[in-house]
Parts: sequence; C-alpha cells; structure tokens
Amino acid sequence: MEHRQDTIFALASGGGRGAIAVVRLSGPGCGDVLRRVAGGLPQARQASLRRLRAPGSGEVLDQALVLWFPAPASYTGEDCAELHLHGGPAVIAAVSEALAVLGARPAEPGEFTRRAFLNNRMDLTAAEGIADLIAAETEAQRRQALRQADGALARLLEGWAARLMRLLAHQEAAIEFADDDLPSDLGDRARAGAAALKAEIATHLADGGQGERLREGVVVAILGAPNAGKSSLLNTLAGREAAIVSARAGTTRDVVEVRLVLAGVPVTLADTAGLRDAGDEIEQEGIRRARRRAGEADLVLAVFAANEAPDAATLEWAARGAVVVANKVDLALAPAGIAGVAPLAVSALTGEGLQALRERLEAEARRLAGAGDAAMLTRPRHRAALTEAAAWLAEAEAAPLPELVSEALRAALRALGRVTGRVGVEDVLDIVFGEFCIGK
Ligand SMILES: Nc1nc2c(ncn2[C@@H]2O[C@H](COP(=O)(O)OP(=O)(O)OP(=O)(O)O)[C@@H](O)[C@H]2O)c(=O)[nH]1
Ligand SMILES: [K+]
Ligand SMILES: [Mg+2]
Repeated sequence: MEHRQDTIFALASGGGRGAIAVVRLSGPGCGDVLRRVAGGLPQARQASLRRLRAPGSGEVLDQALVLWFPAPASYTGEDCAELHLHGGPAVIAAVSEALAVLGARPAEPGEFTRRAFLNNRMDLTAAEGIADLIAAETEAQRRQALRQADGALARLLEGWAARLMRLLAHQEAAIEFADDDLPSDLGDRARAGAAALKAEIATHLADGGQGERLREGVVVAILGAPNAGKSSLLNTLAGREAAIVSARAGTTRDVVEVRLVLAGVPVTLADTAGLRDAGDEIEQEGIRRARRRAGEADLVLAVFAANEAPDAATLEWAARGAVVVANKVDLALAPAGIAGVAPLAVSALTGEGLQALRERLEAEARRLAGAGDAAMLTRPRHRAALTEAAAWLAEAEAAPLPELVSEALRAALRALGRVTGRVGVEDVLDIVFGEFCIGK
C-alpha cells in the first residue's frame, strides 16, 4: 500500500529492438514527469508528437508519441502516461534514465495490474485473465483468457455472493428478530437456498478441470511395447523427426516431448520407452519414466503393433480409458476389440488412419480442455475456494442451530470473496436493514 504514492514506469512492449517501444507510467507524479520530459501535458487520451528531453541538460532524447490518461479513467486508476518511443535499446535506456532522475522508479512485475486491483479497476480474476491473455499461445487460450479478463468469472462469483448475502440476511433476521412479525420460515428458506447454491457450485466444480487444462496445456503420453511404432507416430504427428526411430527394440530411453496445438488447445505429446522386462539399467530407468509419465498424463495413447498380440500394458491402459492404437496395419489386420475398446487402425509407414487419429486427438483435447462459453475455473485457487464454499454450504444446510447456519453461511461467503478479492461480509447489514426496514 505504501508503494501507491510513488510513480512507477516500465517498458510495456517486448524487449529487444523494434519499431516502437512503449514505456508506461503510473502514479501521482506522472503529470510532473510529462511536463518536464515532454515539455507539457498533452490533451487527455490523445496522441501528441513531442520531443523528449533530458532533465538538466535539455538534450533531445527522442521524438515520441505521448499519451496522458489522468485518473481515475486509466488502466491503474491513477494518473498514467505512455511514451511511444523509437524502439532501440539506447533510446529506451536514455528515456528510462530521465524518468528515474525525475523520481519515477522501475515497476515490479505485475505492479500496474496490482495497482489496478487495489484501486478497484478490476477484481483478482480479471487481473489473472490479463496475465493469461499475455501468456496465451493458442486461440482457445486467448478466448478463455479474454472472457476471464472481461469479468465472466467475476460476474458468476459475484452473482453467487449476492445470493449468499441474501440468505445470510434472512438467516440473521430470523435470529435477531424472532419475535417480530417476520415470515416465520426465513430460516428454512436460508437452508434451502444454501442447498440450491451448493448444488450449483458443485456443477461448476465437476467441469473435469477443463479451464486449468486449457491454461496449462494437455499432456498426452504414448505408451506401449518396444517397436510398436511409438516414436514413428510421434514424428508423424509432430511433422518432424523429433525422436529416433529404428528397428531395434529399446531405441527410446528418455521421454521425448513435442508441443502441438490441437483444436486450439496446447498439447504436449510425450514419447516414451517401450515397456518390457528385459533391457539394461538405462532402459529400465527409461521404462520407469515411461510409466510415471503415463500416470501423470491427461491422456494415454496405448500403441501396439497389429502383427503382434497386444501387451499387458496396452490391455491395462485400454481398460483405464486410454485411446488404443493398432499400428502397422500395413502388415496385419487390426483386432476388433482390445479390452472392449475398438482400436484405431493406423500405419505410421503408409499414413493410413493417421487423419482419423489426429481427429480423435483433437476431440480428446476438446473434451479435456474444451473452451466452451462458460466462465471456467482456470486456477487451483478458484477450485479450492469453491470447494470450501460448497463444504460450508453443506454445513449450513445441516447445522442444528440458527447461529451455526449463520456462521457457516458467513464462512461460505468469505471463501467466495477470496476468489475475486472482494470480501464484504459487512454488506449483509445493508440488506438486513434495507430489505426488512426493521426498527425503522
Ligand atoms: N511396417 C511398418 N513398420 C513400422 C510402422 N511404424 C513403425 N514401423 C517400424 O517399426 C520399427 C520401430 O519403430 P519405432 O517408431 O522406433 O518404434 P518404438 O515403439 O518407438 O520403439 P522403442 O522406442 O524401441 O520402444 C521401425 O523400424 C519403424 O520403421 C508401420 O506402421 N508399419
Ligand atoms: K525401436
Ligand atoms: Mg521409440
């Protein structure tokens, strides 16, 4: 908080050489800095071409577009400015030095957005959305981030918080004014409302972790017997020779990863060592790594060669929901079913079935990380807080005493409020007194 009185600046565009570099400033000293470095305050929110001069010597440092965003209608809610410089390192260094001489200090990571949050320009989920938007590498990630930055998750949470606040108000009224002529079933209504809200939150929690997966990417592990053609499949899916392919069983030792984008979802495809009991120490370590990676993966591609009987691991993973792939169908027909699952018949050699495999992987990526239109939970902290809120609502529903119902509702409200960073249990009083006009 004490930091909020000073004025910060930072290079807001990417590092390195570019046509334009944007230096952003925020804080109460912005106006002064502009007057001294740009010779005056430009019209608010309009680009003006100015010579920037070094304080003291008056030497011209650059010719720049200058923008002035007086508080409170700015990104941070404070006085802000942008200097659009020529994007060379020496220009950026000279202007940064001038700003420092004038009393501004280099911003810490995330400090502009932190100030925006502290000045109520956005809630925590919107701030996270902006961070995600900057980090987004795929279309689906961009869409999800933009929705969150735009307040979709905050609106959902604030809607729930408002309902919860009313329930709490009803419950408090039922306790405080038991003798007055209030509706006598207020307490029951609060419990029923808690149950309904709990169910709604539970539905959101049962999203299969899609939002988090889209943010972090989906991990797909390729598993199977030696020489099944795992590395060959990795290479065709990646479109490059990422892994060594050879006729010798036990070629792949370390996990080989490639990054793909499937249906707008970032996917890490991990090729692993063929599973078998034989092999030297190194191969056995590779096999341990293969099993570990498969255990942690969001999806396993269990690959076997159609001209051989499926190995035990393929059968096991088929039963556990893996996508089963019969490779080398140029050599033999694929069996109809493996542990009740119809395998995808492919040939890494001839290309047969690879389009179907790619489409299947896209469908799986969509299922695992599908960017629907909903306000998704995108971070473990969202999930943890909602889980806690749902648990408190269950407690409220079952609590034997009205006071305990109240307490549980308050705790649920605090848990919800943590997600947006706007915790306001005090607001409940306004509802109690506004809605019921008690005591006039
Ligand atoms: N006929 C045929 N041969 C294939 C096919 N796919 C791969 N192969 C061959 O099978 C052999 C093994 O391929 P790899 O991709 O190295 O198999 P792998 O499963 O990665 O093997 P390890 O890393 O040793 O576990 C190579 O000689 C490939 O050329 C296919 O669809 N048809
Ligand atoms: K091999
Ligand atoms: Mg291999």
